[in-house]
Amino acid sequence: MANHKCVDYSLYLVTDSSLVPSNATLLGQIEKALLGGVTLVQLREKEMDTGPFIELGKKVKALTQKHQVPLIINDRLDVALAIDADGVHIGQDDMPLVEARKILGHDKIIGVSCNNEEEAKKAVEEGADYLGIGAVWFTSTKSLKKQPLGVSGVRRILESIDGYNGYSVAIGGINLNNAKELMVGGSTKGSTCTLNGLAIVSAIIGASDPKDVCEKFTSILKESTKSLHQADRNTVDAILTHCSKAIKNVMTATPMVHHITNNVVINDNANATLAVGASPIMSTNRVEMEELAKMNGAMVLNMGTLNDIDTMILAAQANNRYGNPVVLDPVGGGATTFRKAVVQRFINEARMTIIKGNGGEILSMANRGGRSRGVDSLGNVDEQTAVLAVKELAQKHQCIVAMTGPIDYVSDGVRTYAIHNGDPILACITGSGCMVTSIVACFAAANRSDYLLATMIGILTVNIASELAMQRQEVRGPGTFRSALIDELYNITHKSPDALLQFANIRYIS
Ligand SMILES: Cc1ncc(COP(=O)(O)OP(=O)(O)O)c(N)n1
Ligand SMILES: Cc1nc(C(=O)O)sc1CCOP(=O)(O)O
Repeated sequence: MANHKCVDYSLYLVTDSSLVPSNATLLGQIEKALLGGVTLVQLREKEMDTGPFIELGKKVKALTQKHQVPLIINDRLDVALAIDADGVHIGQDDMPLVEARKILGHDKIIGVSCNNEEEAKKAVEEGADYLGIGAVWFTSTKSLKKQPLGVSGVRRILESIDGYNGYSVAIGGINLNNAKELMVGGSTKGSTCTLNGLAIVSAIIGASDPKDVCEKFTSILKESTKSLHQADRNTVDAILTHCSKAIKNVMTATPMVHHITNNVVINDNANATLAVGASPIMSTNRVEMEELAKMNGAMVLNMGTLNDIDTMILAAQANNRYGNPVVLDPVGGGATTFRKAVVQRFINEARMTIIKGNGGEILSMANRGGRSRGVDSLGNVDEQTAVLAVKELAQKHQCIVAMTGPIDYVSDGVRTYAIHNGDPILACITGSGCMVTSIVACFAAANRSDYLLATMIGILTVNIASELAMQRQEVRGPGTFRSALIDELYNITHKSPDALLQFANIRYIS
């Protein structure tokens, strides 16, 4: 019998025999996963009759016992009792936790699925040993009744049960590309309640080499724990401390950043991307979207020139599948009814990691007004409105939202910052906002464990480059400034990353 206090929830395999590759067996996949470092197994068979389920359960139990790993049964208390499993996992539509506890007693583990704060609080009050929080992302393993939570949604649920002394795992759409982002971003340092592990179905059970995949997950989990201990992400100092490292990460990874951007800014965007050490590709041909997504570090979806909307969506979806951050720039998003509808399609049909727009665009998306003429924002936005807009939008779409303007506001729905850098001349060259989007994408590509941090550092880099460019003697107006800006992007990233630390003027709002 498992000692509940000692269960390691870090790499939690949830099975589904329908996903086992045709040349493998469920038991073989489980054994390989155990050899690769799985710390907990849940037998989840949605279609199996009771008799065969019990027979299978006995065989799986023999394996998990051999590897000294607890075995949980999904949904079926009768099967758990029959094979004396270590516990059950119950969903919101299954037997209530209180009833399950009466039957199983306190020596068995009971885990409960939670999709929102209310469900989590109730499960905690009723004595759940652990929570399965999900779905974090879209998954093809199960049809979801609600929109995925995203990393910030997981964090909000964890914050709502601060003080809980049980365990929490996240589930849904987790793979090797997004595991670190979730482990680091899903936990709040300072809160007593952090994510204890990842519950994974298809990425392990459907793998051709589950041992290798699990070893990789195990090393990601170790790295994530290290980063969590190193970073207190809620402080301005912490952001500044990460600037040099974030720049170095871009230079080392030289990530490919695929842009579908507008005709006006395409050349400047490509040059800016190169200047910070990333590699631009500006393809719009749908034939190669999938292949590019395999190689990409990030994707920019800039809707300034709307030629082939279906290809833009297809490209974003492909990048979603490969776990690449997708950065949406809703250029002119509020200007026409057509553009408003396109933004909605992007949001509904693909997952945006970061949304970066000007005041008019972000307010329009947040349904808080937002005036634009063409692609330009009109009128000043007061701080209270700006903060509410970025925060609400980030919560609604479980992503990072940045509103650029005289002061930039950035939020992940929980933490919101203001950035006071940037020379006003930025507004006098066309596409400076699009350039910010490109640079944010470069940082996001190479700094996947904290997209809020990546967004902040991307914006700071362009803003401080603009201030340094304006100090150059040869700069006499927007034309000379434009070239100097690219030079300073290069200088900051290649020669003096400490410039960010030296000149950053940022404020933590809440
Ligand atoms: C660890 C973990 N979390 C959530 C679930 C989902 O359980 P449930 O809501 O019962 O849905 P099904 O698994 O029955 O489809 C889980 N199984 N494990
Ligand atoms: C079984 C399950 N429960 C979910 C929830 O949201 O509660 S999501 C999910 C499927 C997870 O599969 P994969 O790792 O293949 O995405």
